[in-house]
Amino acid sequence: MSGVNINNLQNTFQRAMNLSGSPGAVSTSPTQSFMDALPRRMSTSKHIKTLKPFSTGDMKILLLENVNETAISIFKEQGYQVEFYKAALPEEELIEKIKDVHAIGIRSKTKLSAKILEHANNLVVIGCFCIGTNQVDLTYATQHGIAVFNSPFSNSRSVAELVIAEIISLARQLGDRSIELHTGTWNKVSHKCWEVRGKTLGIIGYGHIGSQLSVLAEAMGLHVLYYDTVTIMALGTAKQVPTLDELLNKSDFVTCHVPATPETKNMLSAPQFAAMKDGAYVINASRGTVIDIPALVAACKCGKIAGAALDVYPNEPGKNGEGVFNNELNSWTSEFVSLPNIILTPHIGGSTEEAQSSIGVEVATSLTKYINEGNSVGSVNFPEVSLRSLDYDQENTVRVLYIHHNVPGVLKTVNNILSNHNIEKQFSDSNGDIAYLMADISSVDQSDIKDIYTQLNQTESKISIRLLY
Ligand SMILES: NC(=O)C1=CN([C@@H]2O[C@H](COP(=O)(O)OP(=O)(O)OC[C@H]3O[C@@H](n4cnc5c(N)ncnc54)[C@H](O)[C@@H]3O)[C@@H](O)[C@H]2O)C=CC1
Ligand SMILES: O=C(O)C(=O)COP(=O)(O)O
Repeated sequence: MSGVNINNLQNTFQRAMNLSGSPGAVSTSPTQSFMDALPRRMSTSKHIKTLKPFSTGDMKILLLENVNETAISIFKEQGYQVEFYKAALPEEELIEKIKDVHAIGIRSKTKLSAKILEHANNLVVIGCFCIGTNQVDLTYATQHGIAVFNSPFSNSRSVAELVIAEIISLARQLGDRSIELHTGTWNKVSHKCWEVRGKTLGIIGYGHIGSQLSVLAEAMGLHVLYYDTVTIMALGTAKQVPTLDELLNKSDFVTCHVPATPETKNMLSAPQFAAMKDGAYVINASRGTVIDIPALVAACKCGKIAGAALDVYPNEPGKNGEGVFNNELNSWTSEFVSLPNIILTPHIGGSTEEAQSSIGVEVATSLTKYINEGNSVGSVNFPEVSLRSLDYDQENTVRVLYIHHNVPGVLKTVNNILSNHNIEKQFSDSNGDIAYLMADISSVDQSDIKDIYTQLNQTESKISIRLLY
């Protein structure tokens, strides 16, 4: 065995930008046989030698929730088979559709629970064309060797700008004035309408969105306080406060920018509303679970809270249209909409042309690089592993992608299997219970490939294997 090079972390972050390299792919879930996993058609790509029988044309991608056209064109350029839907699919239909796809692209509505994912026989990768990944059972995906990617900040600016609009709209009761005039009532008032200059904005969660909002808010003359579970450098003259209560006591506007987690569920409920200043405003463009909406309704009804803007809800519909917002599931709706100064938007925080097109490019690029090269840099659940692009023009070279349980002795076992060939380069990294090994081997005959696969498939620690060539 020669040329073994287990790279360290630093020198693996080079990301080959050439997306046109189109390797064939063999993939299996742990229950599939090698032959089951073989795509059937001969390759037509100029990047694949005729002895290489697989084609990117065999890759099937299911795109839901109106994923941006930039993504569709990247996938089509690769020759993948793309099935596209504007809305989320009902559970039964999703279970049917997910059975034979290799990749799926979703946004915030599609729940990829274990119940759904257990039907995904060929799934290699999930693309969340959004920031949040709470809709995916990440534990199940990881344990089954399915990589998950998202777009960590392509829509942050759009959300921050929406919140700025809401701060002013609430302070000036814009929603109510507009509705009144739409229905023929002229109501010119200044009572309890305020400038935002000099007021205090309390940001819960000072991540990508919260910190971007902080900068915009300060530019309008707001003072910014923020609360976060980790210590984060303040931008501008914003100040981190040590407790949520302190933020609530001191803020005129309170806005939530935390992920949906067990800890953030009902983070703002009756005691937190009680702790706020009289006449404060509440904004939530994070996730519907973060605010206890019935408690918010009660706080608005008694005048403690002077107005609220919600973009997200515990039960959101999977498609657009009249009557799809299920009032039975959202029992608070009728009471809430009759209150003054309540702005309700249909989860549009990240819905701008700019955000959607850049998310489309970013996530589609990540998926393509993972499918074609095994590059997992940026994955939310996988160790980040990459090697420089495989030279598909070089005869008899195979890239081995081996996802396995993170237990001792795996490298030795795998390298024993690969040792009859020349290991050109190799990289391995782990993340909790799983690890990912990538190796380029040369001097591999077509007849060796099945043998390598069979041997790797018999290793105890294997979760899933792909051979690219
Ligand atoms: N309305 C919309 O269309 C959109 C909504 N979102 C939601 O906004 C959320 C935040 O997005 P980013 O700012 O990009 O996330 P991020 O991960 O950059 O920041 C989240 C911040 O919340 C903090 N945090 C987590 N748990 C906390 C807790 N219990 N208490 C206090 N702080 C806590 C984290 O330390 C982190 O600093 C996303 O998870 C997503 O659910 C994101 C994009 C669009
Ligand atoms: O990016 C996020 O997490 C969002 O909430 C945006 O979701 P969407 O893509 O609009 O379904």
